[in-house]
Amino acid sequence: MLAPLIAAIEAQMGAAPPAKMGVAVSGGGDSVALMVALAHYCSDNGVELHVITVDHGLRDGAKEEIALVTDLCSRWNLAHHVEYWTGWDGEGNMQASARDARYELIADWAYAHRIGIVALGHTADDQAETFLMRLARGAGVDGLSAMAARRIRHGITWVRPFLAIERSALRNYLRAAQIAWCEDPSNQSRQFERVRVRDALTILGTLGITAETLVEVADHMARSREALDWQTFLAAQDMAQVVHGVIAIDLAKFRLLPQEIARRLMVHTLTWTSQHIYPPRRDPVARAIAAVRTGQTATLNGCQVSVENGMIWVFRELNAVKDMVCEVGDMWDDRWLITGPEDDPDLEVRPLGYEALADIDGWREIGLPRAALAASPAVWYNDVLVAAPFVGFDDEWSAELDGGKDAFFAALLSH
Ligand SMILES: Nc1ncnc2c1ncn2[C@@H]1O[C@H](COP(=O)(O)OP(=O)(O)OP(=O)(O)O)[C@@H](O)[C@H]1O
Repeated sequence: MLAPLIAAIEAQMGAAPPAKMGVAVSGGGDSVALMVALAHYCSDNGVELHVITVDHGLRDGAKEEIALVTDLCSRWNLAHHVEYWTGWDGEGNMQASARDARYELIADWAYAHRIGIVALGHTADDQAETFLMRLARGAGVDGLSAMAARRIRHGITWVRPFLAIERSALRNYLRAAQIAWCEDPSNQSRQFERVRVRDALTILGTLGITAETLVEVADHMARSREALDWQTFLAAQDMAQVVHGVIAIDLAKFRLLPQEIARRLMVHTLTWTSQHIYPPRRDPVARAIAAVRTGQTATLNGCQVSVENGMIWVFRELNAVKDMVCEVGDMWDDRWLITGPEDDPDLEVRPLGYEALADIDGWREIGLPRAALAASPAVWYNDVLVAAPFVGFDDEWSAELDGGKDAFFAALLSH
C-alpha cells in the first residue's frame, strides 16, 4: 500500500531528485503519510529530508501534535524543525492569517537551510472540498481551477504529490502500518465550512458527484485558465505598452476584446500597478471597464484608469501614494528605485504632486496624463524639489522599475 504513495512522489519529483528537500507536517494523517512515504523515497534516492512543523499557538492540542511528529521523526531518523507563529492580532480571518503566516515561516526556514523544494500533503479530497466551497461563492474559472501540483512561491518550489490520492487511502495505509497521527478536533465540528462540505460530498456522491469527478472538473478548469491566460498575454502584447511604469492600452483594440479577456487584462494591469496581493473584486472592475469604454475615468485598487488620446491609461492614484516616503536607494511604492548623484539621508522620495508639476516646463510633451505624472516619484529636500525623473527634471537622476517593464507581460503567464 506504500507503493502507490511512493509512485506518486516519484512522478512528482521526476528523474533528478534534489540533494535536499523539506516536508511540511502538521501531525494530521495526510502529512504524516506524506512524511513516511517521503522518508522511504528519500533514503532510496540519497535525498536529505528535513521536516518542518509550524506551531500557530492557537490550539491546546498543538503541543501533542508536535510531540507526535518529533517522535515519528526520531523513528525515521529525520531532522525535525519547529517554527512558532506569534503574529495573530485578533483581526480578520484567523485561518487565512495562520495559513499565510505558515507559508512564509516555512519559506524563510527553507531558505535559511538552503532547501529549495518543500512538499505539502494536500489530497484529492482537499481539492474537491475547495472546489465546492468556491462554487458556493460563485467563483469563475480561476477559483474553480485545480491546485497546482508544483508551484513557486516565496522563492520556494512547493510540491503536492498526493493531489490525486484520496485521504482514505492515506489513512488506510497508516492504520495498516500502525503509524499514529493526530485528528484535528476542528475536523469534527460542523461549525467549520470544510466539515459541512465534507458531509455534503457524501450526499452528492449518490448523484455521481464524487471527489474524483470534482477533481476532474477542476483539472479541466485549470487547462481553461491556462488558455485564457495565454490569450490575455497575447492581447497585452498586441495593445499594451509600459511607459514610465504607466500602462497604456489601445482603446479601439480593447473594445474589441471578448469580455473575459478584457476583464483579465484590466485585473492584471491594476494588480501589477498597485502591487496588491489580492486582485480587485469583479464588480468594481466591471464598472471601471464600462467607464473607460465610454471615455470616463475610474479609481480602484489604489489606481486611476482614464482615457486620453485613444488610449486607456492605468497608473497609481495620487491619493494612494501621497503619504509614501522613503530614502533615496530604497524601493518607493514597492516598485521604484530612484538613484542619482547624491544619497544624502535628508533627501526623500515622495510623489511629485500637481503643484510642483505645474512649475515644470514641457511636461505635456511627455505624453502621459497629468494625474499619472503627479503620482510619479520625485526627490525632495524638505519642500524643495530636487529631481523628478519622469518629467526630465534634473537628468542626473533616474527611476528604475523593479523587474523592468517586461515583468508586466511575464507576470501574465506566471500561474
Ligand atoms: N501546522 C502546520 N505545520 C506544517 N505544515 C502544515 C501545517 N498545517 C498544514 N500544513 C501543511 O499544509 C498541508 C495542507 O494543510 P491544510 O489543508 O490544513 O491547509 P490549509 O490551511 O487548508 O491551506 P491550503 O489553502 O494550503 O489548503 C498539510 O498537508 C501540510 O503539509
